[in-house]
Parts: sequence; structure tokens; C-alpha cells
Amino acid sequence: MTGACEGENQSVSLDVLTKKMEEFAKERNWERFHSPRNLLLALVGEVGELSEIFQWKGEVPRGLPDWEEEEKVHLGEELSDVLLYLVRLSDICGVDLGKAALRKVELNALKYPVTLSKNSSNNASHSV
Ligand SMILES: Nc1ccn([C@H]2C[C@H](O)[C@@H](COP(=O)(O)OP(=O)(O)OP(=O)(O)O)O2)c(=O)n1
Repeated sequence: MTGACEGENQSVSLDVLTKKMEEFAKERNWERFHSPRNLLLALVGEVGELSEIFQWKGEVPRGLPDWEEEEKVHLGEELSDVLLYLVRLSDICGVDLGKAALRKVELNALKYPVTLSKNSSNNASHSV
């Protein structure tokens, strides 16, 4: 789908992406631009670009079976921009995103116990 790339067929860790973004900024002497606020604004901008892909389409089925390959590649690019800025923002703020996310998953499980949600047809925000 995306053509041959370095690391294709390998699992990609947040650490690898963090290092790649660090190198990318260093090589271009762009570290001064990668401040928390700038990165947050860039992230929000990319979320906007991601939203545009779905805008006016109505609800779309999972797996996006009717989408052209080109649209899916574009989707992958915008999702990546969001991820890369998020990873960079976390790094610049000194937050270990992987650890923080795992901890959040555990907190979510405590907040929304399986026993309370299993028999509910509503989603989590309505069932608890
Ligand atoms: N100062 C910058 C500029 C870009 N990038 C990186 C992170 C994103 O993955 C990507 C964003 O590049 P663009 O701003 O060119 O955005 P798009 O790729 O979305 O291009 P366009 O807005 O033209 O669609 O490049 C970065 O780290 N720091």
C-alpha cells in the first residue's frame, strides 16, 4: 500500500518514532521550532487535515471497503502526521508516551469495569 520503506514488515515502536523525529529536527536545525506550543498547534492542524478526509462522507463502514487505494494512502499519511507530532510533543514535554498510555488503559479499565458494560447496549460514556 505504501511502497517499500525502511523497516517495512517490522513492528514500529514509539521509541523508534521518537528518535526519528529527533534526528529529523536536528538535521534541519529545526529544534528551535519544535516547542511545546508549536508542536501542539501543528498536531491540531494535522487533526484538521485528517478530519477533512472524512468530511461530508457520512458514516463509513469499518475497513473502508469502498475507498480508492489513493485515499487510503492519504489517510495513512495524515494519521502518521498526527502520530509523529504527538510523539514529538510528548518527547519535548518529557512525557514517556508509551508508559503514560499503558497506565491510562489500566485507569480506563478501572473506570469502566467489564461487568458493568457487558450487558449494556450503550457505549461507555452512557453506561456508567
Ligand atoms: N517544522 C516541521 C515541519 C514538518 N514536520 C514533519 C512532521 C509531519 O509529519 C510533517 C508535516 O509536514 P507539512 O507541514 O508539510 O504537512 P503535510 O505533510 O500534511 O503537507 P500539506 O499540509 O501540504 O498537506 O513533517 C516537522 O516535524 N516539523
